[in-house]
Amino acid sequence: MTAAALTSPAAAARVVTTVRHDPVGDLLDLLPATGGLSWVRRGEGLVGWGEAARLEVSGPSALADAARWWDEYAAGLDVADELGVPGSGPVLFASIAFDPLAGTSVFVVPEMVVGRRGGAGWVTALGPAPELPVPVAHDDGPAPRLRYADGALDPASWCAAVAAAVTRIDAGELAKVVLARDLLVSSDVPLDPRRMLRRLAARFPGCWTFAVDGLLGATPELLLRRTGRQLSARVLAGTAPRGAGAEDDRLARALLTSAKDRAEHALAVDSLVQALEPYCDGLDAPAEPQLLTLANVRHLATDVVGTQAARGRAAGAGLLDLVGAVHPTAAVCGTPTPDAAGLIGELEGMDRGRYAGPVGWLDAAGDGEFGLALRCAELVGDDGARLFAGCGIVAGSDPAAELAETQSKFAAFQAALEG
Ligand SMILES: C=C(O[C@H]1C=CC=C(C(=O)O)[C@@H]1O)C(=O)O
Repeated sequence: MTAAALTSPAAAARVVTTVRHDPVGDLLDLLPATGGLSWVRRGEGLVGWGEAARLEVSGPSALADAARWWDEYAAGLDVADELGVPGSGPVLFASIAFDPLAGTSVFVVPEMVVGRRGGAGWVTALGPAPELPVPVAHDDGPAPRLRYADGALDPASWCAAVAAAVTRIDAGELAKVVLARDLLVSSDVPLDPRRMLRRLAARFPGCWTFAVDGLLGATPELLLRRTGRQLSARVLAGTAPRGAGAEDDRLARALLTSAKDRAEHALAVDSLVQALEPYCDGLDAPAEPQLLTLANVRHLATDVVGTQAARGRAAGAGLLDLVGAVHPTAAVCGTPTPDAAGLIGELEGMDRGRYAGPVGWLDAAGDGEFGLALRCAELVGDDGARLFAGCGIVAGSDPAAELAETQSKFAAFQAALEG
């Protein structure tokens, strides 16, 4: 059953105006203390705040319902947009549950959006004459004192779950499953989302720093971008820790030549390609993965590009349809998908919520970007958070090494929390 709760603005507020603003300054510095929305990479992207409209939805038709709701909402707007680029005009921010059937996905139309693309800045707001907001002065103050606690499974139980998954893989039940764990944190002072976002963006400039309805993170993985008929994705799977000096180079070479990591990676690429191909006139996935180097870990990465079909039913698919078709890839679920999803439910012992779900934005023209909500935390009240990290498990996976990988991945958000 689909449960939808939505709010819409009064009809009188339905004028939306985008005006050019150069320079717009640092996007993250514009965010208010709470309720900020973000999709920023290398200083470009979108930030927003205020809620002109909101949809919360779950069930088998959650994404179709959200697409229809956005189309109808956007069609009712009177838009003046002097830029006409992806992300200008009205925008919808979205954070979709890992399992959209069972979990709640959240869609927010902000009252105010500031964007930058190719160096050009703009402001979009409800009403006729948006003004560039004044950057919020920030004084980070002392680092919060944090206490960590195990989430659903303690480390030993999680390692036992990984070992059980390897046994099932060895028995031929499935080829890959992604198992995640959560870590709970509480702070002696209220956590400041803006501080965390600024720190994530500074440490992970090549990642997409996102915030939607209390889910914050910096993800290196682009599930799907749509610009006109051009589609692109960055698939990640296969991870190695960073080391110092020559050891770092050795770890990088070992990752690139690891049969286990390459097999894990290939399953993730195949899952995206197989799901996207029916919607494309052409799709290109290089045979060889690249290395993506982040401050805390290194990944095998493949950039996939395609052109959406110009004719037939596939031509009419919107970005949310495409996101629904490709999610969950084997980067966050496994292969075959139904078996992996079943095993996740059996072994993980937790509700993923919106972790590992699609997160991003779309505009009224149907362009947009969705990442996978990784390296992230869900804020709990004003002084708590739930951090998430997961690993692809394949034949030959070692539970202790996978546990260490989750620790390296947690470190991304921990560095943003700590002083
Ligand atoms: C599921 C996560 O990472 C995925 C993305 C990149 C590399 C992965 C890996 O090597 O296991 C995972 O598939 C996570 O960070 O929580």
